[in-house]
Amino acid sequence: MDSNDALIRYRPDRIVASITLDAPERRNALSVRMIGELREALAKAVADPEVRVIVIDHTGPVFCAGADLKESVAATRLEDLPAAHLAELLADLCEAPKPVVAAARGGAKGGGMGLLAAADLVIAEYRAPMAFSEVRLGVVPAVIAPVVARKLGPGLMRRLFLTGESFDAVIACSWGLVTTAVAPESFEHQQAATVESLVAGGPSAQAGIKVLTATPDLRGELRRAAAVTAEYFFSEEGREGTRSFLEKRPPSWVG
Ligand SMILES: CC(C)(COP(=O)([O-])OP(=O)([O-])OC[C@H]1O[C@@H](n2cnc3c(N)ncnc32)[C@H](O)[C@@H]1OP(=O)([O-])[O-])[C@@H](O)C(=O)NCCC(=O)NCCSC(=O)C[C@@](C)(O)CC(=O)[O-]
Repeated sequence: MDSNDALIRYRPDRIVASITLDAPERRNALSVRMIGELREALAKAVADPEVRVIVIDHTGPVFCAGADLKESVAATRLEDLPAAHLAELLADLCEAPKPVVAAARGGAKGGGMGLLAAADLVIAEYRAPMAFSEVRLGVVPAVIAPVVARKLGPGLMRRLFLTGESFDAVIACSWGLVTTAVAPESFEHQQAATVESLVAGGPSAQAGIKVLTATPDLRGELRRAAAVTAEYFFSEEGREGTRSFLEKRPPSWVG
């Protein structure tokens, strides 16, 4: 991490630690290595007694394009699948005893939506496009489902998961998935105001509130979900859907 080829940049600046997704050419797709670096940075921020708020932001036009599909299509074992590592990262984020803010100037898809859902607060540029696009790849969003369920009701979740339809941050805000949708010129101001409002609260109370509002056995649920997702990535349908994206062609579904 923080070496020249790092995929994540970690910048502790007294009370705020910024964790930046920094693989813009891959649209910040979550590879196993990138997820490892994210978990390492998060652990540092949690362990640093000065840090009160953790901000996850990004370089490039997209916040996060979800699981790395090149790695996903090549994987033959659960432990090589980015989604399995994402399960641990989402649990880490939800269990972190400090407030986590996601700052998305660009859009998110699939596992990237899981990162937004696992954050406590989300600031997004109002036009940022979002989608639970897994179904269009012939796979299921099992890993992100438990964290999305903390923000969306079952009917809406089922619709968005079944269709993979796109929506913008303003709509996501009306659903409670995004906390604040802002114009690009107001983004920095909004981010600073959000951090300020969090710092005004007591740190022990905030840690307590995160426990109070936690999903019981979330990590166990996420691990079981990773095994479900793996079945779909390893299936013919999942392989075809994933390959079709990488080969820039429509999928050819059978059955
Ligand atoms: C994000 C936009 C709209 C940007 O759209 P754009 O800005 O037009 O960029 P692009 O599509 O030209 O992509 C730029 C480069 O990034 C690559 N790229 C891009 N995304 C990925 C990816 N995920 N994995 C690997 N590579 C990726 C893409 O292949 C391309 O590589 P190049 O052709 O230059 O060599 C577009 O790239 C896109 O639609 N990407 C796919 C998004 C997607 O479907 N994500 C879902 C992944 S599956 C998942 O997350 C499963 C999970 C974890 O949720 C399961 C679970 O919950 O259980």
